[in-house]
Amino acid sequence: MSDILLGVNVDHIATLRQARGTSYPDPVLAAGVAELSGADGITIHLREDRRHIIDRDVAVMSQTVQTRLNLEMAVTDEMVEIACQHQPHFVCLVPEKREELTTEGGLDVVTHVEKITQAVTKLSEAGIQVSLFIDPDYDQIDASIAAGAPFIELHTGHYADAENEAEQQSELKKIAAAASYAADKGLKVNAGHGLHYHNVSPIAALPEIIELNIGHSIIARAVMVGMDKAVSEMKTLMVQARKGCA
Ligand SMILES: CC(=O)[C@@H](O)[C@H](O)COP(=O)(O)O
Ligand SMILES: NCC(=O)COP(=O)(O)O
Repeated sequence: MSDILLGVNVDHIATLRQARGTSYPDPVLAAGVAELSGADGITIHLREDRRHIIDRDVAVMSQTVQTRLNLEMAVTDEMVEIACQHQPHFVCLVPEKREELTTEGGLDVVTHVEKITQAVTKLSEAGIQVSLFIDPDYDQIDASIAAGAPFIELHTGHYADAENEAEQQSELKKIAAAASYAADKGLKVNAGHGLHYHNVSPIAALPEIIELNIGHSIIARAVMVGMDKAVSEMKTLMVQARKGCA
């Protein structure tokens, strides 16, 4: 069975920095510590409103990240140009609304397949591997294939936000079925959003999942125990789950 990879999202290091407009804490430094602590990749979300990650962070991390840099961004000409300029290893196209507190759902690839295909084509031609952040939905998976994306990232937010065990199990079954359906069709499958130390194991145990992108819960734990411990504990949980030890 293949290893499960951890992409650490350092957006909320930048949230703390932007709260006061200081130069610290620096997400660049946090990314380095995360990589030294077992992260297999670094994820940053350059939002249109720059509420946390800013253009400087993308420029610097495109030079300093030693594993793989995954740039999350909306499907806009501005963001496509920024990605082509800085050449991250991956781009993950995500839906974005200025008024949202955090990402609320997956990209509607079915409705916007032409626009998304254009972005996937331009990014791929620039040598960037593209992932589409989608809900665990067969139509969205088929549309992602039509758009030419080699990767998808299944949105685990509804699983994470489930109000009871029955709802969480239902959402887990949707994710498991979607991961299997997508992998059978040749897509590479990642997952993320809202995962934490008490809900990550069932997702990490899904054999088709290549990488989990996790941010908020790791940064929140890092505030208490340090970035190195927060990252290594999450990675250990994921590896144990994948091996069936959880
Ligand atoms: C797409 C996704 O689920 C996250 O990676 C995204 O970064 C969430 O947005 P915030 O980091 O602004 O909460
Ligand atoms: N794409 C998911 C991600 O990068 C991190 O999401 P979260 O763990 O901060 O909810």
